[in-house]
Amino acid sequence: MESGKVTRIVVIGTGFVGSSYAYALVNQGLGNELILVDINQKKAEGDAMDLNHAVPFGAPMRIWAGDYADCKDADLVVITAGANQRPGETRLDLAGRNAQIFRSIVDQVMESGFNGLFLVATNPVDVLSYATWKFSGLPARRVIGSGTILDTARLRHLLSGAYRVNPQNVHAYIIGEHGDTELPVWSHASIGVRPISEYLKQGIGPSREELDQIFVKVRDAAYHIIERKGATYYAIAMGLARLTRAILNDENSVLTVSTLLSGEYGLEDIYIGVPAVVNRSGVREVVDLNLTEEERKKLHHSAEVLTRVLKNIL
Ligand SMILES: NC(=O)C1=CN([C@@H]2O[C@H](COP(=O)(O)OP(=O)(O)OC[C@H]3O[C@@H](n4cnc5c(N)ncnc54)[C@H](O)[C@@H]3O)[C@@H](O)[C@H]2O)C=CC1
Ligand SMILES: CC(=O)C(=O)O
Repeated sequence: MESGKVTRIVVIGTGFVGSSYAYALVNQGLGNELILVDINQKKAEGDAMDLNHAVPFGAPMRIWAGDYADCKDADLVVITAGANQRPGETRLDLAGRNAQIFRSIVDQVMESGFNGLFLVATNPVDVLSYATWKFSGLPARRVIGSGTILDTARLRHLLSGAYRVNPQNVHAYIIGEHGDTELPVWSHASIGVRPISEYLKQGIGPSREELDQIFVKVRDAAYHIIERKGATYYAIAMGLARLTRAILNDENSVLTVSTLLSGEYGLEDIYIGVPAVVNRSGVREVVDLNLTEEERKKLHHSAEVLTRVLKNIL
């Protein structure tokens, strides 16, 4: 058998999100070694067995339930471990509990000799991406949070319905905290090649008020899903797989990830969701948009809220 380059992905936390992401990887043939780690070893073993039985239907992949030593040769360690929100809880309510879990996880990953990229999805994702960067000592470009990729997908889905256009042709972004203070960047939103501001001027498609209602649905989507089925996982799993593809294929794709700002948007020393170019080295650069005054104020408010939480937990 010919031996090619092995790409190893370790998923830490095989709950709803981690196992859905692992399934997305198998389905999309991303990576050729997939290792599942969970404090609940039996769950990781069960998932590995189940996923291995899916491999004959897809691309070859080696999958096993492993431990932190397996991170040594990993290209990507994806953290989806920790508490999720109970109905009525905000993502920020999880900060203290999940930061403690992250201290032990990131320490153990680094002790293995890991030298790849971290991808973080656990909430509050901006806070925990920052914590992972601090705990690991890795360059910030190699610690990426899923940021507002999911919120951006939710916005594209709803705008796709409102304008009756394929979501692939909806270019609109949510930035800021992945949470209650996030904001839509209407000033840079377009449907196909036409800015939304032109549609508004011409009275085509949703009114300003209807766009505001669409944003509220995006912002509150997780609450509505959690109230109905206890957790959200399929969409974030696809989002994480999308990010994985951008990294492994060295795509230089623009995605709204949580990354360290060092002066962009007038902000520093904060992980927050912004459009950034993602490739094999991680975050190549932040796209520093020229926001309106109102958008900038909202982004700064979001950053202030995150900074307050960070000060409490680190
Ligand atoms: N960034 C995003 O857009 C999204 C983030 N999330 C977040 O993802 C996280 C996971 O959510 P779910 O999968 O629904 O939760 P879950 O409870 O189903 O899974 C969490 C898993 O983490 C494991 N775990 C806990 N402590 C651990 C440790 N110290 N080491 C290893 N494994 C450990 C648990 O055994 C469990 O299997 C939550 O924080 C949730 O809020 C969920 C959806 C979207
Ligand atoms: C749970 C969560 O963060 C989400 O679905 O957006």
